[in-house]
Amino acid sequence: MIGYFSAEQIRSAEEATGDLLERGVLMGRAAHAVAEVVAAELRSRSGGCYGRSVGVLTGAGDNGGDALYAAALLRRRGVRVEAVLLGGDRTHAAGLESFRRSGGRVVESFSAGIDLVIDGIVGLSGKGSLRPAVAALVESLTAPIVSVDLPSGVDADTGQVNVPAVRAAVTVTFGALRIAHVLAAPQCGRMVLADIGIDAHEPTLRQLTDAEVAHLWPVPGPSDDKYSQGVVGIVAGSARYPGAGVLCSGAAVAATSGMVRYAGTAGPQVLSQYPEVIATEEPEDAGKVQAWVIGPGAGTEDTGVRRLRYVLDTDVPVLIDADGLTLLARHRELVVGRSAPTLLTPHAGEFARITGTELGADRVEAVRGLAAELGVTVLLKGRATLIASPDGDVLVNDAGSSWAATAGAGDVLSGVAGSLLASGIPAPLAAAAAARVHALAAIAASAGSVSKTAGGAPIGASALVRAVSPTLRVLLSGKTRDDAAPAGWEDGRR
Ligand SMILES: NC(=O)C1=CN([C@@H]2O[C@H](COP(=O)(O)OP(=O)(O)OC[C@H]3O[C@@H](n4cnc5c(N)ncnc54)[C@H](OP(=O)(O)O)[C@@H]3O)[C@@H](O)[C@H]2O)[C@@H](O)CC1
Ligand SMILES: [K+]
Repeated sequence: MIGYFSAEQIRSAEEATGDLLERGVLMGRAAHAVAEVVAAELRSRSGGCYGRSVGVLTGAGDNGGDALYAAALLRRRGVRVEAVLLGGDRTHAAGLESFRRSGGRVVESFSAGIDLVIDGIVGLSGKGSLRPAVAALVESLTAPIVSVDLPSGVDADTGQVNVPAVRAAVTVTFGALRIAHVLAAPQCGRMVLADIGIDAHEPTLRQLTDAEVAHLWPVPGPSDDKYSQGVVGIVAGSARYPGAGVLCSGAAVAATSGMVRYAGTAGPQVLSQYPEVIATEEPEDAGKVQAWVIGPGAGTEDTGVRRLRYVLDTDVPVLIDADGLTLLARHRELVVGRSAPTLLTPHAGEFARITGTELGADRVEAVRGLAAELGVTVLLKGRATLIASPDGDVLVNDAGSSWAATAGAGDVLSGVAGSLLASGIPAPLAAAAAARVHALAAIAASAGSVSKTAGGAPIGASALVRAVSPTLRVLLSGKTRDDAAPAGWEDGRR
């Protein structure tokens, strides 16, 4: 598990070190880490440190102190350093003294030809948009930026990017990752986590590692057959939108070795692509399933409500997506008090439809609130996908690319997650594992190869379905008996 912590949790962890904090040891360690990263960046970008020039932007807090101490350390390597003190006479006094003593210059604006900028404007205590003069300066920067702790202008706890915010090439943080590092990952650039001797526990957000996803992914054992691995029923697609049924069913076929049943009017189209699917028109006639997926392209007419009511009346896990969520927004009572898990997979618009209010800056609180209110698991789609359990636990997955922002990609996610639900994996873990594989498949499909990590060209959702199996092949090749299982999942298994 990778953990992400709130600003308050980080401060408590820092306070727990007592003496170290008082003596400025933590700040010294933080400054060393920043200086190391800046030196490495200068070497890789400009061929060395000596004679290169670095600009430092400081605010009125300790974030600026870190930056000034780091700049003083860089002077010892022959780096020319100059600082613009945006915090005026509230600039970190000891940091500034160290900076001046080292030979650093305080300037009104940076000289031409700066190789790199250190962003020490605000860190953990930054709130709201950058003040206008600071914002104008940030907008004018062209050199690569190394941010101290957080890119200034990004909220530590919500990841909200208050435009204009710093867009960092690298962000160096200390002790533990902050929530913003995953919710605003593109703004942070490459992340460096430096150990400064603090210990944070019980993160606010957790992300499954690839090894953990591999560990929980179902693979057939010697005594398994098509039924024992879970049968998923897909109620998706319609005469008007047959493609949603095809994509969702195809993804479910690719994700596990269990069986896929299809119920709806797009049966012929589904079967023409995936003859292994068993198709009927109505879920009542589909036969036994261990989980239902309902909604993608399924329509919002009365038949849709009847089908939704039917699947929610069963005692198996149900994933509701797309049109199913539109219907649910009108009939929220249908999910309350179910004996089996329910998983909702809205995007921001569908989320607003269900709650009746626009999604605000605090996505974590919003998704947690809806999960608790309805007693369901909620997966909120986005570049960083959030998954909240009814008990308040929140998992996250940073997609690492935006190639999956394409029509039909949501149908693919539903199919993958549904097949994991059918295999007996608890809803939050099924959702998180599906989101991870979906994201990796998007990168692989875009790059044209699972062995490449950087994306290449735009993709359609059909390419995403085709990439599921090759992605799993790579992911599962690293699967060993020793991979750590995510806490609690073994117990929850059917
Ligand atoms: N504690 C430790 O041991 C360690 C802490 N460490 C470091 O300390 C950092 C936290 O330091 P911090 O708490 O002093 O606050 P920080 O983030 O520098 O900014 C506060 C100032 O910014 C201002 N300001 C706020 N919003 C603004 C805006 N939008 N636009 C412009 N200005 C804005 C606000 O001004 P005010 O509102 O008061 O006018 C306030 O004065 C942390 O991120 C890490 O780098 C490391 O050394 C490791 C050890
Ligand atoms: K910063």
